[in-house]
Amino acid sequence: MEVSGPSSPAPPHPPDTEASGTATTAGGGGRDNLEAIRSPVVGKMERSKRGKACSYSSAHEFVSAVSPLIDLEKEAEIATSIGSAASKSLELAQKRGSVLPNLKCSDAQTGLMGKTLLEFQSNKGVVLPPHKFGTHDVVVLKQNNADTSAAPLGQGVVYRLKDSSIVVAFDEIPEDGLNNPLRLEKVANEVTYRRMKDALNQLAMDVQKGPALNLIPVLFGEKQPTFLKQAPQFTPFNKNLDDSQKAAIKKAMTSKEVFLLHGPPGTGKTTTVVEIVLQEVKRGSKILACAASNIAADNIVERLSSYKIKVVRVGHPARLLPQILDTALDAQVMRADNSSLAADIRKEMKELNGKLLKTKDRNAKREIRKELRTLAKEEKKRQQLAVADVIKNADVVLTTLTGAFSRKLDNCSFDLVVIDEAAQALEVACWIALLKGSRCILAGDHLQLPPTILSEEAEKKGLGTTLFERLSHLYGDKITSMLTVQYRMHDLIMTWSSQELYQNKITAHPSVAAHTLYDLGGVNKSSSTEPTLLLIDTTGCDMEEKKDEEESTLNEGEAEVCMSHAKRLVETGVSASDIGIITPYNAQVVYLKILRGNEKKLKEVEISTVDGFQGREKEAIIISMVRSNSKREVGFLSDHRRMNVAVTRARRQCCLVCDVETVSTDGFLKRLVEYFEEHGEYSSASEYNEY
Ligand SMILES: Nc1ncnc2c1ncn2[C@@H]1O[C@H](COP(=O)(O)OP(=O)(O)OP(=O)(O)O)[C@@H](O)[C@H]1O
Repeated sequence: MEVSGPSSPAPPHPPDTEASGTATTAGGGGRDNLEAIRSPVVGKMERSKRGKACSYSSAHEFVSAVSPLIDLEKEAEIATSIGSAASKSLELAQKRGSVLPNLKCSDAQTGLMGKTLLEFQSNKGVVLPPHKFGTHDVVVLKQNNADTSAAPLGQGVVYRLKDSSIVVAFDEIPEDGLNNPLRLEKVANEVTYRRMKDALNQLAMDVQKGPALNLIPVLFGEKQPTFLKQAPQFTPFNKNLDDSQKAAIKKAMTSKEVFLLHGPPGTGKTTTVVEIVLQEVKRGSKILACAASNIAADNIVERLSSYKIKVVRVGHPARLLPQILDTALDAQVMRADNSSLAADIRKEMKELNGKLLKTKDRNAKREIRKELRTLAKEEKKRQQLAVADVIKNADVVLTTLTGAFSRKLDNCSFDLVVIDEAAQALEVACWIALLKGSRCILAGDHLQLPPTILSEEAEKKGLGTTLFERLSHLYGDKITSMLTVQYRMHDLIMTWSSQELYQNKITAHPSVAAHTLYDLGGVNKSSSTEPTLLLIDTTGCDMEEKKDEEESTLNEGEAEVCMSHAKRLVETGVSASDIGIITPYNAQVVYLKILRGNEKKLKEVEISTVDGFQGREKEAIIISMVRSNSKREVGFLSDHRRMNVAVTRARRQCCLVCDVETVSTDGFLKRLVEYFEEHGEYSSASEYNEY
């Protein structure tokens, strides 16, 4: 297979977390979204110990331990959706944000390979009421006055979200009722759970057969991983790769069953994954490449698109980025020969149906029906052949982990399964893909945030332990390579994370090691833009935390200080879209967004939970830590991974806003604050009271 293309890495992917533009919270719903966007109300357990705690000695032991935990998790998700007994009252569901009431259908279009895109706006005002809908959520459409048990007019997938409108992609256009007031309800995505259960059943049966026959015992420690005696030589497509990336690629290509690519923040994990895929295609491997989220799968598709390899993206078109739709399975199937034959057959069937309506003669009717049945069978066969041809001819099939369970991939096997974001995916979700291959490469960082688990009980019993973490404890360096050069952060921002979590092994690439905010075009050097690290202490400033209705914590005074610093940055020339304000608490996100609404200049400042910002970066990051109380409680701030993600989102400046006295009761946070004090600028929040 010949692979060719440019040698420099593609630019990173455009953000999608904030693209939803929801009026209130940062996260979307549904397991699919949860894999990428977490709610911070979970994760109380000391996660770094989980990998050790959860070891399984066989596939059977894993299946019997995890199967009931999937049920618990499903129940927990259903409990948060409209269909549950707990939220039968519409009023409560609205309060929780899982219903958007009183909408009008403002636009209807066809697109996305035959889907109908309906746009809804509020009948009551220009902005949608507060809600927790996210792009890719599964929703149902109902008459506004229908009761909760009423049958929906249709079911679809959220395609686009703005403050003022929501666009939903439906397979079939609802026949009538669109002129009346309507409401949308978010529903639990039960399909995902069914797919995970199916994967477990298959894993239990597959021990004796299937493409993963030799892989399974290695992943459960029953057989040792093996390697090629001689490392293959390769010429990189990407001429900029650093030594740690090249070493990782070599080790990956030497592995015969499993390899872990450990990519700390900004170290080019996806860049390395893309090079591994290209080298493996060149070697003749057929690859299934998956990620926990749609956006990460699309990111790989985009980066592969400039090389001459055959890529097909399997997934619902409403969940794919517009720029990669051309690689979508549905789009490629539509262009296939068998598809045009199927279309001819459908045309013929339409004509026959017309004849059937007009014919009175019973014998003639019988004949037409017989012919229609034959044609229907042929049409289905042609469609299936078209799908099978596209998949058979592809070098790389890309999908999300749960998407790997698509019927369209039934009976397909692959030489290699690559899973990006593996440390953010449930192990059981990984198995959906792994069962289709004989070898696997997992890329991730178990020192950043793991997948969200809604059920506390399932979390305690180990559902959140990722395969990446488990294998990392099982085999360690034997199967792992860590990337050690980072391309995002100023050296001072990186060093805290490297010391605390990566045994001081990370170095900053010279292109970023000393970069500052005032190096950016149009930015002036000032007391706001000069420091790389900035600690704003709210101690003694009368900025106590409080709880909102949903028991999430917020700190209004601290939020004002954050906005005030953002404003100073913008006034010194920093572009608002280069600034991110992140916080562990949902209620603080909501409050910060309200404040942003009052400041035109700050409209483009991105505000999100830390969890929702994983995988993203900004030139300047402001972290609002929120906790400030006389009991000195820090809650889940002390999760090392959450603070690791928070700090390492910043490229040129990281500003920590907190009550130093409260957070210093935790040893880890105390060291963080001391690091900022020692290497950065310290100011009191009282200096920011102009807001
Ligand atoms: N060898 C390299 N030389 C120059 N730039 C690089 C190199 N490797 C990666 N980069 C750049 O570093 C940035 C991060 O790369 P990439 O998106 O692959 O990292 P990642 O580890 O997947 O990121 P994240 O921390 O979000 O998981 C990108 O802008 C990429 O172009």
